[in-house]
Amino acid sequence: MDYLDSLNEPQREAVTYTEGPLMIIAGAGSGKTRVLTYRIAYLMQLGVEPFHILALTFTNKAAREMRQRIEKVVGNEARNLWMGTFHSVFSKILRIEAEKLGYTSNFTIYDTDDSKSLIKQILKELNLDDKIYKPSVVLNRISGAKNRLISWQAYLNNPIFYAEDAAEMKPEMGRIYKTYCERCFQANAMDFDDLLFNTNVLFRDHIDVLHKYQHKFRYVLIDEFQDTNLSQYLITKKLAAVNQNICVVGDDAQSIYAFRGADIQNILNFAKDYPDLKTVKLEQNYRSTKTIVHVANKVIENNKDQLKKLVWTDNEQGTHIVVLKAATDNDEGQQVAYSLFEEKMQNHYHNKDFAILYRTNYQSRAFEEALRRQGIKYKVYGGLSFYQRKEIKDLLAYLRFVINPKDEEAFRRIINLPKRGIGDTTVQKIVIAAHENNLSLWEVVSEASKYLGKGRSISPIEDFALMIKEFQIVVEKKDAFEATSHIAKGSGLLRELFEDKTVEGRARYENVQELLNAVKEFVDNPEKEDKSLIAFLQEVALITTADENESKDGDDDYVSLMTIHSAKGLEFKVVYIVGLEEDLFPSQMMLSSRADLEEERRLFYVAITRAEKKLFISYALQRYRFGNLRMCEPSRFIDEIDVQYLTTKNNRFSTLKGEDTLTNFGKPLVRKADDFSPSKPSIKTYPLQNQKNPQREHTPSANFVASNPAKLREGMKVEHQKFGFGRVLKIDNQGTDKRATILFDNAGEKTLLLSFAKLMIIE
Ligand SMILES: Nc1ncnc2c1ncn2[C@@H]1O[C@H](COP(=O)(O)OP(=O)(O)OP(=O)(O)O)[C@@H](O)[C@H]1O
Ligand SMILES: [Mg+2]
Repeated sequence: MDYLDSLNEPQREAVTYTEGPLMIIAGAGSGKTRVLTYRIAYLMQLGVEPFHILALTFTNKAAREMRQRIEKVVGNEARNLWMGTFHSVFSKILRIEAEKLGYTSNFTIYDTDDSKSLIKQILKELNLDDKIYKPSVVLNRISGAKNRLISWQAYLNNPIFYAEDAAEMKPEMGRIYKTYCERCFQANAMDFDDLLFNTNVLFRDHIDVLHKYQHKFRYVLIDEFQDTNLSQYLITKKLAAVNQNICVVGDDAQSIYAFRGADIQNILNFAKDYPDLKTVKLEQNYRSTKTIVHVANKVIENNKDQLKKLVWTDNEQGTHIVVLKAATDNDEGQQVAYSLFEEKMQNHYHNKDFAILYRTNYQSRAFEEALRRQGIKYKVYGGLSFYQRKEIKDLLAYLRFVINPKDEEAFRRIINLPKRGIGDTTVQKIVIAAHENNLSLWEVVSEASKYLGKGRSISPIEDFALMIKEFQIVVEKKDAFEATSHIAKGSGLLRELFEDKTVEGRARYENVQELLNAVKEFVDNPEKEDKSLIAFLQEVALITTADENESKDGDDDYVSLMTIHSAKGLEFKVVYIVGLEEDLFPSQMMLSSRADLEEERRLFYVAITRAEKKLFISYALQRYRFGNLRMCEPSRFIDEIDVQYLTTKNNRFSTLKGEDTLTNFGKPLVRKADDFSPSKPSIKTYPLQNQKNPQREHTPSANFVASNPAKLREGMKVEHQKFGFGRVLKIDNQGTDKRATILFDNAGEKTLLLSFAKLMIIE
């Protein structure tokens, strides 16, 4: 057990204290995840069978990494651990126990799109206005209720729950919730929240099943405990009730999912629920430099709601935090890419040592473009993911429907795809017939002539039904790969994409081929015992954004671009936190209360603490948001960084007034009070309560050419919203007809009419 020597005293204590409840709430980078990993290895070496251990992580990726590390210590046996996200572990259990809840084991897992589409359908049927009942808002309410274990029956029976919706002029929310649940059930489908909700129901109503799993999971371990919601908490509480061998690790300062129902109270309740609780403190940070640890500590001190804890490190002092000040969002992209390249060269870092972290997904564009220009490989996590692309969802819908012919959302997607002459009116007829006869859509379709009469529209439906039945036979007999290829071809989907010779069409065709590759890989993987299509679909349904973009080509040296939320638990040598502007980070949506602002600050804390060696922070003075150029103000969070550890840096792209030049790179720079002028915000100017969103849609600034074409001269460097950076070659004509010929770095030569051009003068 050499690995015990690689742990400090409290870490070792936590690893070897195996019996009884244990809680470790400690700061970032203090080795919580490491403790959890070694604890599992230790248990196995003590002789605990892997299938008696349940380990819950926040992403599948984290589970995979943990399993690999444990494998290094205990060998292949680690494969038999029950390890994964709450959703993946409990969906497996639900498949085994589905019949107890009235589902069958081939139930579909609805993703957010499916749920929204079903809600839209229900709104239409109930004749409700989707402007008042916005589908995404309705889904949030339903999700919130489920995560607090409020069933639709409870919701309808208790004014405490519906009063708020009623006050917001949404009195029908309960009816929508009820119908939504009924329709999911009829479709033999569960949404993400159902996976947890139904597990709770299963353990509540079937004591024998609960007993079975209580005895199965003798040891329960949870990473990132601060982000569990009530539903998750109760599941683990029930499972651990007999053996009481539950170990949770987390950091209240990193709780960033309150908006999804995560509840910091779980940490406080834990001590109450387990009077014999042992707590271990970890205070030494092994990840980051002294500078980074200090800065992170100072930032989080601004939060009132936090458990006091000490974090220190023995690591080197490290370099200052560098602030990059950019003129525009594109300039920010360039500065970051340029700085990243410089760091890489100076320190012999690899691409994979870098991460660019942002508040929201759409911010990735400017960095992608700039990195591409620099020839630096990168991967974007999240955003519109592979599995959310239309052509992929279409094929997956076929697979889902063949496996679970009650799946209404899949049915609606594929019934007339590729076009087979089954129009909306016919689909509506099918829906009505199904409702009237209390049948699923598939039951109507598979006996079309019986329920729909013998009109002309019948024959394509009968063909469709025959095709699906044939697919079902193939799925029974073949593995996931053969079945998927057969369905891709047999449905006509592949042919339709193949025949589309446009660039987009070809890309779509290649995407479908890529999906087939993924299925092949799944089938060829010796670790997968079950090679059926059901098993494959189950995996796909539970892929989280942080799991995607795993390198398939074996080359994993790329810069990671991701939201801070998906960076949780990860670490990188150099981190860029970008877009540090008021209304962006902290996000405008999160400024209405102190609690929300504190959640944003925790997010900032998570971002800072991902960095090992060096941290950069950037912001832009102007940014296109929602199609408008807006002035930005530096984030209040920049002010919370201890100035003695701060350096500002500007490079050749910015020539705004009073700028520092490259020469003071690396030297500490004491910021003057108006350093971030023109209108540096102070916290006082932002009343947190009832703040009206300050409207920042400025008219174009002085530098913005469309408002002042007279300023533009030949030789000037400019930036265009679409074409990027360029230099003015020539100016012709006068007045409103004045035009400039510009040579853009990437878009080539263009002549633009200045009174319309979205141009900015850079220098
Ligand atoms: N005793 C130790 N000796 C050397 N390195 C350690 C030790 N403990 C932890 N580390 C290293 O420190 C880094 C942070 O550890 P880990 O990821 O487990 O921290 P964490 O508390 O889970 O952080 P986070 O809160 O961000 O999830 C890892 O690279 C880990 O290998
Ligand atoms: Mg961790």
